[in-house]
Amino acid sequence: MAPILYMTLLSPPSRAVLITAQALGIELELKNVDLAKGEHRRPEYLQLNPLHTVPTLIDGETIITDSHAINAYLVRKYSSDDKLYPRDHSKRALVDQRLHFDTGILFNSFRNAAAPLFYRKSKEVPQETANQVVEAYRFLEAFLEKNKWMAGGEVTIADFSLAASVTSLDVLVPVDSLLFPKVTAWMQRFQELSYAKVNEPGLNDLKEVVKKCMARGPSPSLTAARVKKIDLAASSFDPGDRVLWRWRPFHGHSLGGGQAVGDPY
Ligand SMILES: N[C@@H](CCC(=O)N[C@@H](CS)C(=O)NCC(=O)O)C(=O)O
Repeated sequence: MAPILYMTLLSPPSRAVLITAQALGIELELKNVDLAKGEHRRPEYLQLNPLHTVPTLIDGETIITDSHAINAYLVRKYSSDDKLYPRDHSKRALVDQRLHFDTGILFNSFRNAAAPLFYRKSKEVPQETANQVVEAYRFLEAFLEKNKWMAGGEVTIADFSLAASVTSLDVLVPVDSLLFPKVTAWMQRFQELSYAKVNEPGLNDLKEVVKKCMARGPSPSLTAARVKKIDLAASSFDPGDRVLWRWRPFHGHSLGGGQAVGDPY
């Protein structure tokens, strides 16, 4: 039976897993999780993943709730060689370092940059957040100083996670090719990999969503009426008001309906 992947196409970590599966030629059963409907907070999903994040992989008895861990597992279990996640201790340490960088800094900066547009009616990424993103690009440029790929001379799962994050971040804070020529060339190299095409539908959806957010009329993040609704003492902030857009349904399985909840990030 094919491993099951709970995911949504707009999500960079979900797309990183799709890239890995595609690179390995593994078939996955995809189940769409509609974050805007709160499907990730439904009891049946929380049983699988108490962190209420996508992606989640189920492979028989094994449940994995982080894209980086999923990718490492898929290579170890399903690949005939270790190229994408080397067994060599030093090489693996470098790949792991990049994966942790994605979790702690790069993908995190995507969350920070996307949240004001998606959930706070902002038309743009706040300058301070954009600066943090540019700082993250600077680190990536340094990673590529001596290497063609993010963790050495060969493509690894580190490239998949970082590329899923950077191509998404690029929609919000474009990568300046003059400031970051190595990152630009690496993105180009990544996009030329045949299996990387699986990143594109979700990325195109993201571009559409961001375009709509940036095009909307000025709207203060907290109107007077809105402020009145926040009862700080009771912490009764209604997150439903923050849902500004809907994740587009994926042509796959879905967990079904659910109540809208707020910022999925
Ligand atoms: N470190 C996690 C991050 C996953 C993550 O934060 N996914 C977002 C979507 S891109 C999510 O599920 N957000 C919903 C939530 O946090 O409630 C991974 O790599 O899988």
